[in-house]
Amino acid sequence: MGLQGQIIPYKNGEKEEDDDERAGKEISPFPPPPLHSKFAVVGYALTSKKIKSFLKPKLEGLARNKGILFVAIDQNRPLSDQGPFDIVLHKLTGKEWRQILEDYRRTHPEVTVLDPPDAIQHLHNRQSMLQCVADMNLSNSYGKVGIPKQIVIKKDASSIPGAVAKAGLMLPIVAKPLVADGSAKSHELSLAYDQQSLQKLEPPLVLQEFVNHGGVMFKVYIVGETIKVVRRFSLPDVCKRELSNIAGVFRFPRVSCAAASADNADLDPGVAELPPRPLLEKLARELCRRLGLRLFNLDIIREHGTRDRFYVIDINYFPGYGKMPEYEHIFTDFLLSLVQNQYKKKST
Ligand SMILES: O=P(O)(O)O[C@H]1[C@H](O)[C@@H](OP(=O)(O)O)[C@H](OP(=O)(O)O)[C@@H](OP(=O)(O)O)[C@H]1O
Ligand SMILES: Nc1ncnc2c1ncn2[C@@H]1O[C@H](COP(=O)(O)OP(=O)(O)O)[C@@H](O)[C@H]1O
Ligand SMILES: [Mg+2]
Ligand SMILES: [Mg+2]
Repeated sequence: MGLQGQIIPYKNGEKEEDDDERAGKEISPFPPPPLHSKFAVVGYALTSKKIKSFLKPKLEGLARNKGILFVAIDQNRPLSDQGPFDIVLHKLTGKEWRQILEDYRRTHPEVTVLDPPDAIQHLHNRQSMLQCVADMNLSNSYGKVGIPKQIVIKKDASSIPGAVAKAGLMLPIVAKPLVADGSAKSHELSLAYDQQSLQKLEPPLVLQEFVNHGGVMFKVYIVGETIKVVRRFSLPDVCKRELSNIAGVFRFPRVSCAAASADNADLDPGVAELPPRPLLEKLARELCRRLGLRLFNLDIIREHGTRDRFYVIDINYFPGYGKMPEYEHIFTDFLLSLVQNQYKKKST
């Protein structure tokens, strides 16, 4: 079983006594375990971009203080020859890596894989990504959460105007690549102001009704059971006069990235007010369960003119946590909770 059997869970950096110590300070006849055996080991397989933005010295230092070590996985060696790990944290694409991880999960059921590849795959398609939210049909005293009306166009751009008319999609329409795999191409979005122009688009696509939301969106970061909300600038509203005067399809840039923070902007309170926390907590909890994921964020907009009508427009796996306030504490506490749950399972 390797280190897992010897892991002594740390609570906020303090070593908890194990049974032997509790039983009256018996001195073990064996030499003290090597340092690393007192640590939980997190093997990580991330791109260099993600390592740079996420695995910063402050995170590693805080993790070490809490008894957690990050160890890079060598993608050129068999995963089973490495470790042993308590947790495998990853964000790599490709069928080969998914297969390696699925095989590893079968032979190492005691290791927590963050997150299962097939669950992540669910978010790589902009139709299946939002289906869970649509199925949930979340509505309570705090508000209602849905998804904008949308259709999928797999091929044949010439069929788009007819399909849009048949589905009753209202203009303007946001056109998004069906595949959302983190590639630059998957972020190439367009806004269409008339139906005929839609024929210029390149399927496969999701065509989603544009919802006016006051030019501000909410990025809801989820790390296990913890959520953190930030405001980002977004596309501006489209008024009816504008819609009647403009025709065509226009590509737009990544308007809501980290540089577009709206947290300190002087905004209309009706637009800037964060969605009710109890609503977000219920949404996040339900999505964790339905998607089988613990590390993702939600892009949420409030329909302009309403107080509590919200739409989820995007879900990202393992997003830019490095830009989430207090992410080092939140993330290391989350990893610690996983290790302590593993320890409790082994002790029962
Ligand atoms: O798809 P959208 O909604 O744009 O969400 C993106 C993706 O999650 C990006 O990850 P990826 O490029 O892997 O898809 C992430 O970049 P990083 O993970 O590099 O930070 C962005 O972080 P922010 O730039 O903080 O928004 C986040 O906004
Ligand atoms: N249905 C929509 N209504 C209004 N604005 C939208 C809609 N869909 C996307 N947007 C705008 O486009 C931006 C990017 O869309 P998103 O679906 O999050 O794609 P990406 O995965 O590239 O971030 C959003 O942050 C928002 O500003
Ligand atoms: Mg987004
Ligand atoms: Mg996205």
